[in-house]
Amino acid sequence: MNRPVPGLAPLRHAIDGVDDGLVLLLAARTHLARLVGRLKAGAGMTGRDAARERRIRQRAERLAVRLGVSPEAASRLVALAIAEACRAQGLESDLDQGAVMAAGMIIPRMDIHDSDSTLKPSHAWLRLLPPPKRLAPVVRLLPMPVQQHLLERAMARVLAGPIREGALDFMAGRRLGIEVSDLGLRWVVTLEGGRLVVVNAPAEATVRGTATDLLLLAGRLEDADTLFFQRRLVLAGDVELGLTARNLLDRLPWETVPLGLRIVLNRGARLARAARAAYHASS
Ligand SMILES: C=C(O[C@@H]1C=C(C(=O)O)C=C[C@H]1O)C(=O)O
Repeated sequence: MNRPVPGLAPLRHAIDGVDDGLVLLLAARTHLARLVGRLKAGAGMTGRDAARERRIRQRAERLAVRLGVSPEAASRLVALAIAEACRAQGLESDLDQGAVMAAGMIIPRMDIHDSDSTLKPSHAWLRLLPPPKRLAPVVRLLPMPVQQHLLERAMARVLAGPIREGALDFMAGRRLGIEVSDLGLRWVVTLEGGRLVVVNAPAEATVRGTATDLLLLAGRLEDADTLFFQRRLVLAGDVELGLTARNLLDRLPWETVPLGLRIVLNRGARLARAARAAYHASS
């Protein structure tokens, strides 16, 4: 038998009270959402409002940072509340992967990619493509200066518009790490003289993801919000810098990327996604 720990019972009682409060607040929020649902239906508005939902999650994240709790936890918490609000309004709520994961029903990675129709029998040959982690030793053979040059050129192309508009000014003198987990590659970038350059210094914050997920992001087949939410992209280090970078990724003006490059990225990302699905299906 455990001996009673002095002070434990009243603290646990207080936690029970907070939990009751959470459920009460959920009920109040759901009630308000139902009222909003009626107003929207009366005005002929249908469906979910992704932009509003994103703003709600970002607000919760900012508040969490100020309060010293995990912004991810806060984001998941409001995503759950939103999913419940949508269910109460008779809107689709099962698309909300983040909320479903937060509820503990982790969706196997395959389901996410299976819904993609790119994996047809005619694509069975894709199985023969090696997964990125098998390519890692080959990619690492590229000397660092060559890797740096390629990355700097790619960033200059993709981000030319946002850099011109000053959207990356927050990166001046800040060091952001980019880590391709399955390739074992890692770079630290900063903004210097209006250009993103790779530097040899420790990162203040790092964005980490697999080669395929980063390509899906760059090719616009997945949005940053979804990838972060499903923890396929992960932030580490300085939270404010990381969140600013994440919000930028979310709002990248894709239309400023040259059309040819957009097509290449899009095709490459589709191929990588189909190859991953084929690889998973065969293993
Ligand atoms: C309640 C609304 O409907 C949905 C639910 C939301 C919520 O729970 O906060 C936000 C946006 C909509 O997808 C709304 O439009 O405000």
